[in-house]
Amino acid sequence: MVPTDHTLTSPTNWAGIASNTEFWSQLAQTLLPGYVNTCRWFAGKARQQTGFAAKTVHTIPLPDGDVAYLLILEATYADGIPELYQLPLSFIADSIANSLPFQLADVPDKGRIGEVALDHHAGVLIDAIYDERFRRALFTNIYTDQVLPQPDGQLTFHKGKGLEEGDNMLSSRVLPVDSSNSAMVFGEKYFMKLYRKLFQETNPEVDMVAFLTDKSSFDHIPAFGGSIVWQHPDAAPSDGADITLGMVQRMVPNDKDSWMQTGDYLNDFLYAVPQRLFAIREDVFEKVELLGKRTGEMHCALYKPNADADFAPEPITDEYRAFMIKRLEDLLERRYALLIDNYTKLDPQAQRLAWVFMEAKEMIETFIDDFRKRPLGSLRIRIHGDYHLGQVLATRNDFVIIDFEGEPESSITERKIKHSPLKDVAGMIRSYHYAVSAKLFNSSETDDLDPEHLQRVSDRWFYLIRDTFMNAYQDVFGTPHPLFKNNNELNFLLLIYLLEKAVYELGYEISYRPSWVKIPLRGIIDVIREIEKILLSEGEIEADIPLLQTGLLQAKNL
Ligand SMILES: Nc1ncnc2c1ncn2[C@@H]1O[C@H](COP(=O)(O)OP(=O)(O)O)[C@@H](O)[C@H]1O
Ligand SMILES: O=P(O)(O)O[C@H]1O[C@H](CO)[C@@H](O[C@H]2O[C@H](CO)[C@@H](O)[C@H](O)[C@H]2O)[C@H](O)[C@H]1O
Repeated sequence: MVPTDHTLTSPTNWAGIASNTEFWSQLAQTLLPGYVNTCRWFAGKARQQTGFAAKTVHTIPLPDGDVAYLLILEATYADGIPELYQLPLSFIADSIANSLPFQLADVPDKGRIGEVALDHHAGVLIDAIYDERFRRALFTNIYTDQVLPQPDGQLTFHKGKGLEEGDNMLSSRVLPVDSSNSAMVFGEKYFMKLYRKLFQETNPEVDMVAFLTDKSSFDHIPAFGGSIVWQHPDAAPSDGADITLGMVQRMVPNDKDSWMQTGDYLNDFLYAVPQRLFAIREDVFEKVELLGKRTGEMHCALYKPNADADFAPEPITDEYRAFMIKRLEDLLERRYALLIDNYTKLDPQAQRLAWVFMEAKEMIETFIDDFRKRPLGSLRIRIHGDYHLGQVLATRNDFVIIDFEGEPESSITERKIKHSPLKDVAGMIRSYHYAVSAKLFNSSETDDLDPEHLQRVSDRWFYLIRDTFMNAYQDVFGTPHPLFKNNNELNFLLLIYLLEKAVYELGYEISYRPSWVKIPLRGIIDVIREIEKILLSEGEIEADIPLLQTGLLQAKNL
């Protein structure tokens, strides 16, 4: 089998190709590297790749007798551990293209992998999510609790409580969102997520959604409809042998997510700014309060003193402090290096903000060091982990929280670590800061306004909204509560997580949206100002530690 420029060929037909290792090896070396690097879900684009290999191939029979395959693809890198990705494949031979229940022409370019000729049949290899037969097969297998034995273990399809009787023949479509995973919709009633990057364990999202559905009455998440799991033959149960490949939830009818909804509210605010009006409608506060309340309720539902070890609350131990300090130090080191490498690409304003951040290095270190020794009696629980406005769907009068998978950069072990729920709170507070900053600083309506004035207006909106969210959140718990020992601890922990999040975001923006770098930089500086206040009030700053150059900030219109 010799691949030509455009076509990968094999004498084996599609139905028998699963065991043709040479075909998979050729595919992984020829068509896939180029294709995978165009996919939004592939997280290795910025790393130095050393190759791809077909790790295993699972067979999924299709309703018409044809088959699709779930290819488990390994990506290796010059540095760091390899990653596993899931790539579902369908072969559409030219001869069958007209008899399919979908139009090949409707498969978008991002779903077309390349031309293949198998057993003298020419055709195209596509990502099987665009093949209606494959979507139906997945859904039916879940609906009927199928187990499909495979040469490398078995695929177990599990039907969850959220699937209703009589819903086994629903039409389906691919949801046109470009994100880290793939989403499909069935009968506009169920949402199926196919995970792309795989972990050698149950995906934290399935853990979290199953816990909230089964062990709590919190119903502001979509009900759990089932999962697809690859069970390895050779791993001991303690190795976490189950690899989650997909999950079904109830589809939430929604107009938009809360990021878009907040953006709409901010439009009214933005249009008033040039007229020197400070205008926030009452219903904006009501929405923010409601989100604070739902967030508090989610954390109450996750706080179960009698839960088993995976979910039981834990104290802030020395081990946890060491983990967080290392994470913060690593993040800071990597971000300072990124800023230095990219400094000349930043615009002058971003460069000045970057300087302020760099000059505050010592103060930040003093603050982090405080985390090592400060007595802390608050508890930690499993949390959402990547909580921001884009993770909250806005229904007509309420909110539904989605995407419990954790931060894309973190390892699976890190994603399951228990934190103070204030880490989620910090995520949402940062998100409000993002929303107002993006709106005010990236809109033509404010082009002629004095940046200093704009910053003051933006800060005012942010502080009001932040406090509204926080008050509603804290009201859910009442005080004292084991999750928050007292207000001092709450403020301290919140600042730690705000710092962590803003520093994380700085890296995210440099890599993905360089023109937004100023937003997390402003966020970091905002946090540094708060840190400075705490350190000053506690006499922690000594004369030789430079204070934040707030004068510099004023003078340079940041
Ligand atoms: N249960 C659901 N009902 C309706 N839409 C959903 C549901 N879950 C997710 N979505 C939509 O799909 C998008 C991607 O989902 P998300 O869980 O954030 O995936 P990813 O893990 O790829 O980031 C969301 O932004 C939202 O628009
Ligand atoms: O893809 P995910 O949703 O898991 O999260 C990643 O992408 C987010 C951007 O889509 C990023 O969020 C940052 O930008 C948001 C606005 O687009 C803002 O609301 C968030 O506060 C901000 O963190 C997120 O950090 C990243 O992990």
